[in-house]
Amino acid sequence: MRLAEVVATSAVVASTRSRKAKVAALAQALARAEPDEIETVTAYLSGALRQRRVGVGWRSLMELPEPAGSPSLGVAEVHDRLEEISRFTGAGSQAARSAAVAELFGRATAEEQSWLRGAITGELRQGASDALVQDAVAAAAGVTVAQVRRAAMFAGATLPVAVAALSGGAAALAEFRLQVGRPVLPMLASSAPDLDGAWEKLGGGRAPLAVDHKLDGIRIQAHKDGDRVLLVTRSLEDITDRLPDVVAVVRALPAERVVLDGEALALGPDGRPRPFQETASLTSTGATAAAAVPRPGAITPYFFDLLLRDDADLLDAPASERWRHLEELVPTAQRVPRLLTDDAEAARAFLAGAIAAGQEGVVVKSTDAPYAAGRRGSAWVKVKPVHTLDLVVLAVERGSGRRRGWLSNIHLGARDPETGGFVMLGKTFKGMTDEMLAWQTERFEELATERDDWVVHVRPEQVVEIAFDGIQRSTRYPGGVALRFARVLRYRDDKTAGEADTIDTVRSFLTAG
Ligand SMILES: Nc1ncnc2c1ncn2[C@@H]1O[C@H](COP(=O)(O)OP(=O)(O)OP(=O)(O)O)[C@@H](O)[C@H]1O
Repeated sequence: MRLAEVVATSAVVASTRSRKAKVAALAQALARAEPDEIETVTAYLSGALRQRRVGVGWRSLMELPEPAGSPSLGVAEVHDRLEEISRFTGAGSQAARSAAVAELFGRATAEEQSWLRGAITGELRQGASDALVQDAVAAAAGVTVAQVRRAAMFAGATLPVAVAALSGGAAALAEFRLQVGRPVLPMLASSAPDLDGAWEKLGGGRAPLAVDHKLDGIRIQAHKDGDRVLLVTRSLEDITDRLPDVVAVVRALPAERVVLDGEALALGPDGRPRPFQETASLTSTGATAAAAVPRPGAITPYFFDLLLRDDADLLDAPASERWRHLEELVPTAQRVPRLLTDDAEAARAFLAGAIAAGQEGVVVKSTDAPYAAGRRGSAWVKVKPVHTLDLVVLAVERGSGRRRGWLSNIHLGARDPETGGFVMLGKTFKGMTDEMLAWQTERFEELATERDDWVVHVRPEQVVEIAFDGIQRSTRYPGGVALRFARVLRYRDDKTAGEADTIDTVRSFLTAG
C-alpha cells in the first residue's frame, strides 16, 4: 500500500466529525493492506511509527528537500527506511542519518512530508484513537467489536490484535485469553444514591440479586499458578511482597491455577475494619503517612469474584457460575459477606447490617452478568450512605495558629472534561490528621508552582477523597456550586487527576437532592 493512501485516510478521519465515516474510511484502508503490511498500516493510521524512536530531532526536519510531485512511497518501504535510520550508530552516524532522511523526504509529496514529520516528532494530530482503530479492525475483519476489544485487553495493546484479526479472523482473536500471571483491569461499579435506586437499576424484584458488603480496603487481584502467587492493585501495581498473609491464603487454595478479585482490609483486634488509612499504610509504598498500624499480619483478603479456575476462563460465564466456583474454593472467612435475595426489604436490612459492622455500604450485583474487565459495568451498583468525591488539589494555604509551619487548607477542584482543566469547588482543612498535614506539606512543596505569603499554588496532580453532606448552589466559586461540610478522608495515589470526578458528577448531586 502507498503511504499516500494512509495519509489521505488520516486526513479524512481528521476532517469528518462523523464517527461512522471515520470508521468506514479506516476499515477501507485496513482491508486493502497486504498481510505483511497490516502491522505498519495499522500503526500509521493510529498516527504512530513502529520504531520507539527514530533518532531524528525536529530541528533536522526544519529544512526539508523539495517535495516530490507525485506519490511513490510504499508503507513497507517507509518502515524499512526508518528502521535503518534508527539504527545508525557511532562516528558519522549523524551525517548518514541526515542524508538518509533527506533522501526519504525527497521522495515524499508535500502531504507525505508533513505526515512523516509529524509522525517522527510525535506531534501528528491526526492519528485515530485505539477505540476507532478497534471498530475499524472489526469492520474490516468481519468480527465483532467486542471480540476485538476483549483480545486487546488481554494483549495489553491494539496492534497485535489488529494483525491477528485481519489475518486470522475470529479464530485468531480467540487465542488471546485471560492468562494466570497476566493481570487484567478490574471491573468497576456504577453508583446509586440509595438501595432503592440500585434495586431499580438492576431490575430487582424480577430476579434475585446479590448484595455484597462494600469493604473500604484496597482492591486486589490474585493470581495463583501452582506455588507462585501474584497480587496486583486496581491500577495493576504488583504488591505481592507487601502482603505475605494474603499470599499464604491464596497459595493454600485447592486449585492449581486461579484468578480472584477481592478487597484486602486491615482488621482491628475486635475484628472490625480499621480506618482506610491503616490498610493503605500497610500496602502502599509509603506515600500515605503511617499512623499507628496493626501488625502486618492483620491484613485479610475478602474475595468476591473468580475469573479463572484451572483451565476454565470464566470471564464470560454468568456471575452465579463464577460465584459457585468461588464458594467451592475459598473458605467463607475469606469471602465478602453476600446476600442473594429478590426482596428489597431484606436487602435494606443487609445494608444496615453492613454499616453497623463498620463497612462502607453495599455493592448490588446482577447474578447473570459476565465479568466486564476494565469497564464500569452497569451490572455492579454501589450504594454508600456517605457521599464522597475524588477531587484534585489546586492550591494550599499556609497554616496559622496550631498549624503554623504546615500547609493546611486545601483548594479542591473537579475535573472539567470540556476544557481539560479544573473547576474550583471550595476549600477544607477538616478531617486532616497530623500525619496527613506533615505528608501534604512535603507533597505540596514538591508540586508548588507559585507561592505568596498566604497561598501555594500546585500542579493539579494530587487526588484527594472528600466526604460531604451535600452540594449547594453558590456564587462564591466559578462552578456555581459548593460542598457542604467537606472533609478529607484520604489522599489517593491509585488515581490520577485524569480519573478524578467531573464537575458534572458534582452537579448531579444537586438534582439528586
Ligand atoms: N463486594 C465488593 N464488590 C466490588 N467491589 C468492592 C466490594 N467491596 C469493596 N469494593 C471496592 O469498591 C470499589 C468501588 O467503589 P468506590 O467508588 O468507593 O471506589 P473507587 O476506588 O473510588 O472506584 P470508582 O472508580 O468506582 O470511583 C471497588 O474498586 C472495590 O475496590
